[in-house]
Amino acid sequence: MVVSVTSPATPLPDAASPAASLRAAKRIVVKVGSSLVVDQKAPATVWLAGLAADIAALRAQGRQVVVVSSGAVALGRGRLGLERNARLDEKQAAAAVGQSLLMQAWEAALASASLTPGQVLLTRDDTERRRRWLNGRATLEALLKLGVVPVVNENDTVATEEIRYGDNDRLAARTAQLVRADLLILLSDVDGLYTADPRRDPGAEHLPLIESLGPEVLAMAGGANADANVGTGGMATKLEAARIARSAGCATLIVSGLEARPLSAVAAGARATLITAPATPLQAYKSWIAGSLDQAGALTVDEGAAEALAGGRSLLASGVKAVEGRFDRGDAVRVVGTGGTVLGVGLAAYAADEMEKIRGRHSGEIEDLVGYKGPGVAIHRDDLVLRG
Ligand SMILES: Nc1ncnc2c1ncn2[C@@H]1O[C@H](COP(=O)(O)OP(=O)(O)O)[C@@H](O)[C@H]1O
Ligand SMILES: N[C@@H](CCC(=O)OP(=O)(O)O)C(=O)O
Repeated sequence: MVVSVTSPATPLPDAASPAASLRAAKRIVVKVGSSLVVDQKAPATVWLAGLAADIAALRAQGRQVVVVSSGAVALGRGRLGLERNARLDEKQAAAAVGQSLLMQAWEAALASASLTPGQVLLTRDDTERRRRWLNGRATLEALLKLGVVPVVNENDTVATEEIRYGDNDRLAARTAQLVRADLLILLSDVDGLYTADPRRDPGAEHLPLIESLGPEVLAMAGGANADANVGTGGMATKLEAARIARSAGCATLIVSGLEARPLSAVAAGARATLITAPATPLQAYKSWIAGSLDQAGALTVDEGAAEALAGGRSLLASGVKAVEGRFDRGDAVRVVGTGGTVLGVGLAAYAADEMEKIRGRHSGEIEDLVGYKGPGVAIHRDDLVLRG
């Protein structure tokens, strides 16, 4: 059964099945919940090693993988002997203890597949404030370039958003948005979305393909989740995660994590639910930049730079003639031609005071002028949207 409720998207024909979407993906975020990572208060080492082998297989095919892993609270609670219904601050303390146990488990699992993990702790602010967002993105890009498998969790010491609800699904979606992943895989204890909660309704039908997330689809999970235990995410948070990912041009796969090699199983045709995205991550990102209403300043560029931009290049500091306004790294700024015409909007790679220092100068001089080795361009071409 295919659900396509409002304005059907047109997925690439090759991306219309779970296995094909996995084959087509270049950058994948895999979210693993506590119930899979932790078994009887200890890390599920054998299962983690199986998943690590799957990740290694994807990477051998040239795909990049970011893991979002829960389990810190559950592991820490086990070590500290805390009850399941511990106070919020006690859960945060448990996360502080459990996070290092969690990373030890990932270190061992990934090492068995000759891979190296890198711990990344994020909060919602980190993915919403542009400057922190740019910093987070740069770190994750650097980790991926270095061949590391980033293992992301919420920074539970300073944020409680996910542990309050006991779910990392939205964090996984925001991570997918941050790294511009084209596929978000949510490993669950169920092999996808059904027309109703299959635990309660034996007649519930499995949905392999969702092409739009209208209220009819959300209601399938919402209703079932309403009478589920308070504090569990259920399918509602998975669909909320899929909505966030979708708006960032990232498709979502809801997959059973109960298999020993869950990603190999999907590649081999195991049942799962694919929620398609109507655009690519770069298209979605660019329309988000184009929609930035709060442009904090402007860069006036010379004619050579205007031509280079029209040819799809990044804006070099040497082509910037004037800097206007007060903006930070990552803020949206207007790009203006010598005649005063607005050529487009982009995210500044340097703050206004740095931009003032580097304007008109060669790229090789930038590091000395600002005092650190930064992006080296005024606006990167991926962060730039031209008008017209
Ligand atoms: N429409 C639905 N289709 C599938 N599962 C559903 C649906 N509605 C509620 N659920 C419940 O959601 C559960 C999965 O959510 P959750 O327990 O949060 O998973 P995880 O621990 O994998 O994050 C399923 O086991 C199922 O009982
Ligand atoms: N940051 C928390 C995640 C909260 C949580 O339990 O998430 P999940 O297992 O995805 O429902 C942890 O590591 O325990």
